[in-house]
Amino acid sequence: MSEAIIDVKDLKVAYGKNEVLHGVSLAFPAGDLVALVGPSGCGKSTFLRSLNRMNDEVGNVNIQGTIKFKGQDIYADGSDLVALRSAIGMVFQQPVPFPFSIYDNVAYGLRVAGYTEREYLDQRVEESLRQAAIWDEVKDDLKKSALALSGGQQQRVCIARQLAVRPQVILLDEPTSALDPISSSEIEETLLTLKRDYTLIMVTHNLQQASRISDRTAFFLNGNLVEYGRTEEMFLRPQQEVTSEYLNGRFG
Ligand SMILES: Nc1ncnc2c1ncn2[C@@H]1O[C@H](COP(=O)(O)OP(=O)(O)OP(=O)(O)O)[C@@H](O)[C@H]1O
Repeated sequence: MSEAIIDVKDLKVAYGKNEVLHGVSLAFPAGDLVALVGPSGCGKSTFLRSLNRMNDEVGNVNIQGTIKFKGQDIYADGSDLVALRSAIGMVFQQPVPFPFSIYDNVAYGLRVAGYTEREYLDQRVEESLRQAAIWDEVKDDLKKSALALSGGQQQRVCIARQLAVRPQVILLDEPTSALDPISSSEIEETLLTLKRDYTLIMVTHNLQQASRISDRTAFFLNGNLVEYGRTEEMFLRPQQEVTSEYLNGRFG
């Protein structure tokens, strides 16, 4: 395995007294697309949100264990949350563009970071929309409201908005489950292109999607990591009986 860009050790997360992750250890190699799968409620989203400290926004959450991003403990005192969330971006299930133009959506994070020079913004907006595979569809209409786009296009604009701030890791929480099959397959194509340059970690309920596009798969059950390995290997020869049952659709 190439060096881990994110290394999680013995992660326990509780909401109040309800512990929902019971000590998960998982290392993510740089440049891989890793799928997190498992039945509803097993803790996949909680795990994903811990990786860029989105759970901090939830009241009453208790997090133990360590998460290192490029060797640094992200929960250490004095850790810079804004920098962390630029380096580890998040794309959600429902595309959530801001009620602005396509251009302003993608430029948003850059402006927040203090960039104002028009030429520079133009260049980064174009680069990000190209990487998100939507430039050709929107290049003549960048002033159009992002809300007027189709669901799949909105999701690609949301991906471009993340890319504009040059993250190293992108977390995706069921990024295609709210989309029609054509838009979903466009997003899958986009993700396959992006994994050349980024580390992608994706929660998905769609096992075919996991087997089509991920390099590694992690199977969660009841707050524990049951099995983690190369996707091909895991789908062909799961080590645990319960993994085999899940992957074959016998529960979940
Ligand atoms: N903000 C919260 N406050 C309290 N409990 C929560 C919160 N978020 C999640 N939980 C609980 O934590 C457990 C794990 O939820 P989580 O959303 O992480 O699972 P999941 O595997 O992503 O589920 P799904 O596939 O349905 O999205 C569930 O029992 C859920 O009810």
